[in-house]
Amino acid sequence: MGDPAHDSSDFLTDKSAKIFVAGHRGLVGSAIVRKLQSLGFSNLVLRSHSELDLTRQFDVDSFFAAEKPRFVILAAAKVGGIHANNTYPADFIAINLQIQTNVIDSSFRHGVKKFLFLGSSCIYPKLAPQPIPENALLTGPLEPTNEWYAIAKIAGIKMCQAYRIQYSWDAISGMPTNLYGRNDNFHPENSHVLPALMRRFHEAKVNNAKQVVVWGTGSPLREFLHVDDLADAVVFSMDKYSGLEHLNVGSGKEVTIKDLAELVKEVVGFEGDLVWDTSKPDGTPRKLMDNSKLLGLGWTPKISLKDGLVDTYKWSIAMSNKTQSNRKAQHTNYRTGETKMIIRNVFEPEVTYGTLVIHSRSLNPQDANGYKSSYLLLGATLQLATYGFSLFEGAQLKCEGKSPNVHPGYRYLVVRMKKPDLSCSSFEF
Ligand SMILES: NC(=O)C1=CN([C@@H]2O[C@H](COP(=O)(O)OP(=O)(O)OC[C@H]3O[C@@H](n4cnc5c(N)ncnc54)[C@H](OP(=O)(O)O)[C@@H]3O)[C@@H](O)[C@H]2O)C=CC1
Ligand SMILES: C[C@H]1O[C@H](OP(=O)(O)OP(=O)(O)OC[C@H]2O[C@@H](n3cnc4c(=O)[nH]c(N)nc43)[C@H](O)[C@@H]2O)[C@@H](O)[C@@H](O)C1=O
Repeated sequence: MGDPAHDSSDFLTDKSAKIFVAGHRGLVGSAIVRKLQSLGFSNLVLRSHSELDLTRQFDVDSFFAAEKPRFVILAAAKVGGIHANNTYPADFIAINLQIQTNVIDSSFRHGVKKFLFLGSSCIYPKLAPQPIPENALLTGPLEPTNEWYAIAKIAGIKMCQAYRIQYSWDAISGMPTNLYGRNDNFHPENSHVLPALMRRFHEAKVNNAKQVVVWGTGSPLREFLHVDDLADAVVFSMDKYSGLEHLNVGSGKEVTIKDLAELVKEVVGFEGDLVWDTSKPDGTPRKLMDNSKLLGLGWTPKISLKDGLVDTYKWSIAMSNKTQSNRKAQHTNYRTGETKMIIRNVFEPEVTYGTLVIHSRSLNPQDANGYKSSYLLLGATLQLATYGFSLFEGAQLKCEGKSPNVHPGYRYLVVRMKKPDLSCSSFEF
């Protein structure tokens, strides 16, 4: 297990090796799963947040004892843009420290052969030299809007290094630049700049609005990488890299937020004006990463920002259309007593937590409490998962008795959901 690290693992040779991709429903995790599946990997272990809460040490350790994966890629984390980082510092430091500590330690103790941790470019000092080399870590003060998240990510890198030094365990870390693509978070306030702007421009276009508000001054520079390129780099690193130092993963190209906003406006087809809300923070002035170490190993990014944005916008529109057709289907089914679904539209408003009411014939009051009910409701929960819902952390499904306002014989339960759409107050099947 040398350093500097041209060691090759057998990652790509055995396509039946068991791989746990943590966070497989997120932007990054879903892209990694797509990449692994396209390469023929057939033994992926996947657990949604509601199936396995990675902040719970006992549950995480029991999962590893039972599954014993050979490889682990950690793409589960509390993630958000500048506003979310600035507003929920406790969540960003505590949840990330908990998830990564549990997953790293259990992976090591249950014999995982190789482990990959994902950090972020925000680990570097606010005024780091540009492009930022890996060895700029811990050489200066962090950007205040995301220092809590950055401290957790730095701890993750250091934990991987410590386990490598003490136990010769093959844990590596990748530091991606700002990412975007399919399955991104389109929340109006808590998301990153790209999905936020794509949504805002789209809504403005649909509503014939004259202006769109963009945060900050427009002068900060950011480097963007399409998430499919990131997934490619993750698989490449699992195969080709085994070293103590983390690896920067970036496109090598930067753009001002002003030029980015103009590009998103063009891709979406909004024809009005931009208005800058300078009461919102700019964050780090510039964070272009030096990606020469990874490029030197033989990896290259392939997707241009324009192509990536066009694909992401097409995907989000397809998701919206799917929502519309499901809404029609839902009405027909409702009258026949079959399935009724309301699913989230990526461009509709969301709330962080909300209540979802599920009506069903198959609810059994005897098995009303706890997660047992979620197995009874397997069909429903799977469908919910498909459309991006997840159970509120620690939520107990409760059978509430006879459904008051739907069909005779139906029962309903009230579930607190994470990220439901505001319009999603009812789900029937
Ligand atoms: N997006 C970006 O621009 C960048 C991301 N990264 C890193 O990439 C990684 C993935 O980020 P990204 O895909 O964008 O984030 P997302 O928010 O899209 O996905 C995060 C995933 O983690 C899961 N998760 C969160 N909390 C828990 C928990 N307690 N237990 C189990 N699962 C949980 C989420 O599940 P659920 O949705 O059900 O809560 C979701 O599947 C992170 O480490 C992030 O730091 C690095 C640089 C930039
Ligand atoms: C990946 C990285 O992501 C976060 O850092 P960030 O790079 O600052 O990410 P951001 O995408 O939120 O903002 C980029 C820039 O864009 C501007 N901006 C304009 N208008 C909107 C807007 O509408 N939403 C957002 N979010 N930003 C906007 C915004 O003011 C800023 O100048 C970290 O907290 C941390 O999580 C991290 O590691």
